Amino acid sequence: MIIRKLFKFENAHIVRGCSSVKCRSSVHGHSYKVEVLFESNYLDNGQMVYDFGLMKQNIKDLVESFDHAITLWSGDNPEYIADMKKHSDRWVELPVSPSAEQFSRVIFFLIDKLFGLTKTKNGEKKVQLHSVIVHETDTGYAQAFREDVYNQQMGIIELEKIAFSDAVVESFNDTALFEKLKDGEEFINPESV
Ligand SMILES: Nc1nc2c(c(=O)[nH]1)N=C([C@H](O)[C@H](O)COP(=O)(O)OP(=O)(O)OP(=O)(O)O)CN2
Repeated sequence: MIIRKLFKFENAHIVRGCSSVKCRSSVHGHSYKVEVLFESNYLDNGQMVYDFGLMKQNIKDLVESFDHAITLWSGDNPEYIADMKKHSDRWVELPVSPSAEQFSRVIFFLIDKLFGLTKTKNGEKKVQLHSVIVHETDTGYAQAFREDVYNQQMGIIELEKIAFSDAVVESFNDTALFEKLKDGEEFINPESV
């Protein structure tokens, strides 16, 4: 069975090298919708694959790190990157360009790392992240599956190569969230949410 939780964020970007002129040459924004899909053949003590309420903590914070932020590609022009960081408190820097495709890969990667370190407490069994869908507009979306995320041909994603601005980190409920993720610390689910 597959379950799905929807998140939303507003984000600005520029996508170098794409065919769409407006997209590659002007900073612009989208109201993103992100679908996070989990799967399991088992149900927990509440007869759920995974309680939606549990997704409204660290998973939500990671997805919403992009909210009201500009997303920068570390391969972009260094002057552009420096200027954007100077004029925007909230930014995220990625090792890949912020296309819908790469957003879906990066968000899958972050949630997958977190989930791999999470100890569940309510009888959840064999729950796996199935895919992440990123809707950039009402008409266009990208869906990343596990094989896309760990596919080096699409660009290597590593936690050490992702950077969140101080303002983003300060907006996490647990301001140490990303550091803990990088250190491989265990996350224990609360008994109640
Ligand atoms: N495969 C992808 N194609 C495009 C992406 C992308 O991330 N992946 N991104 C863009 C631009 O960011 C652009 O702003 C969105 O393009 P488009 O879908 O053409 O947007 P419109 O609102 O103009 O689309 P309508 O179909 O007219 O609603 C471009 N391509």
